Amino acid sequence: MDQLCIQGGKRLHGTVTISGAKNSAVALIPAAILGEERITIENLPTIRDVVIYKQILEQLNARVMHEKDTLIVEPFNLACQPIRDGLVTELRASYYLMGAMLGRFKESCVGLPGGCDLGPRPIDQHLKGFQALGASIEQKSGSIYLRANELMGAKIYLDVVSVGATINIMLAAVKAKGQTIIENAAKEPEIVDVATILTSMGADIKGAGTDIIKINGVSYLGGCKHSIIPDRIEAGTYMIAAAATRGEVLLDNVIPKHMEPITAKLREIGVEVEESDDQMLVRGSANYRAIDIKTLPYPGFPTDLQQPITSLLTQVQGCSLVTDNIYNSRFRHIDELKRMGANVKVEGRAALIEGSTPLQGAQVNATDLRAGAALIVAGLSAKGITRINGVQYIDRGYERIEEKLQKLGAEIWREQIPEQ
Ligand SMILES: CC(=O)N[C@H]1[C@@H](OP(=O)(O)OP(=O)(O)OC[C@H]2O[C@@H](n3ccc(=O)[nH]c3=O)[C@H](O)[C@@H]2O)O[C@H](CO)[C@@H](O)[C@@H]1O
Ligand SMILES: C=C(OP(=O)(O)O)C(=O)O
Repeated sequence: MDQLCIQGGKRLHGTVTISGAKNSAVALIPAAILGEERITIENLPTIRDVVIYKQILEQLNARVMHEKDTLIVEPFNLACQPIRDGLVTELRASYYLMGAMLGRFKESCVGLPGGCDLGPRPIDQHLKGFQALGASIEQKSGSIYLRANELMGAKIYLDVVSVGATINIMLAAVKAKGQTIIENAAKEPEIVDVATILTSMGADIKGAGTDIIKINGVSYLGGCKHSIIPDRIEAGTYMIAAAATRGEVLLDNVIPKHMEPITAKLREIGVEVEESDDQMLVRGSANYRAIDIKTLPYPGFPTDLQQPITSLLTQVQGCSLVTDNIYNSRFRHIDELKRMGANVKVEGRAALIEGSTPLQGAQVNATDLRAGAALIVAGLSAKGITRINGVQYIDRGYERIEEKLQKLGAEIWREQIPEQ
C-alpha cells in the first residue's frame, strides 16, 4: 500500500496540462461496444477507472489496444456474457455496461456498481428507463438481469437529474426502434461528449446538453475517432490548489466555459482568473473573503469539487457555508481536515467552515476520491508533513497527480506504508 506525503507551504507556480475527463472516459469506453467497427478514443486519462474498464472489455472478448493517451476498441467478437462481480464492483461507471450491453444484445447481466461511498447511490432511474424501453428487470444475488424481445423508443421523465441515468438510457436507446425522449435530463458536458461519440458512430441524438434529449433509433452503429473533453473536475482541483497556496498556475487544455461555475466562486473568494481559448491563468492573493456554496447539477457548482474547495475555505477569513444538495453525506473528509486544525461543523447536508485556521501536517485518511483531493489541497497549505492513506481512491481519477504537482513546485512524493 502506498501513501502520498506532502511537505506543505510551497507556492504552486507553472503550467499544468489537464487530462481527458474521467466521467467521459468511463462512459465512452462502454459506448464503443455498441459499434460494429473500430473506435479510436483519444485524450484518454491514464487512471485506475480506465484501466479497469479496459480489462472488463477484454473479459468480454473485445480487442483493446492502449498506447499513451489513445485507446482503440474493436468490439467485433464481443461476447454476450454476465459480468457479475470482481471488476464491476471497483468503479461506479460499470453501470454503463447495463445500457450498452442491453443496446447491443437486448440483454445483460451486470453486478451492482461500486465507486466512491458517498451515502446511498440508487440506480432506480436507470432501471425505470430500461423498463420504459421494454426491458424486464430481475435483481438476483447482487446482479441486475435485463432482457428485452425488442427495445422500443419511449418518453422517460427522470424524477431526479441524474448523469448516470441520462447516459445509460442514451446507450440503451440509440439502437431501439422509434423515438426516445428523455425529459429532465442531466446537462453535464460529459453527456454532450457521449452524445458526440455516438453521433459520430451513426446515432441520431438531438438536445444533449439541454434537459430534453431526443433519440431516433438506428439499426447500425459504425466506428469513429473521438477526442475526450478535458476533465473539468481535475482542472478545478488544480485551480483550488493554486488558490490555496497563493500561487500562480496556468492550466492548459481546458474549456473555460465548462469551468464557469468554479471560476465564479473562486472570483467571489478573491482569486484572479483569466481565460483564453483553451487555457486559464489562476492567481492567488493574500486577501480572500468567505463565501457560501451550494452544489447543484450542471451548470451549478459540482459536488465533485465540494470537498476540495472546503479545504480552501479553511484558509479564508470569516465563516463559509457549504451545502451539498446532491449527496447528503459527502463530508467524510471533514474529520480528517479537523485533525489538521480546521474548524468545521457539519449539520445534515451543510458544513460551516470557520476560517482562517492554520493547518498542521498530519497522518490522514482519504475515504474517497475527492476526499483525497481535499486532503492534498490541505496538505499543500499546511505547515509540516501530511501523509495521506487511501491513495488507491485518488488514483481512480487523477492522472500522475504527484508528478503534475511536483512540476508546479510542490514537495510531494509517494512512499510505501511500512508493514505493521
Ligand atoms: C461516473 C460518473 O459520472 N460519476 C459522476 C456522476 O455520478 P452518478 O451518475 O452516480 O450521479 P447521479 O447524477 O446519477 O446522481 C445525482 C443524484 O441523484 C440520485 N439518483 C441517481 C440515480 C438514480 O437512479 N436515482 C437517484 O436517486 C443520486 O443518489 C444523487 O443524489 O454524477 C455525480 C453527480 O454529478 C458525480 O458526483 C459523479 O462523479
Ligand atoms: C464520485 C465520483 O466518482 P464515481 O461516481 O465514479 O464514484 C467522483 O468522480 O468524484
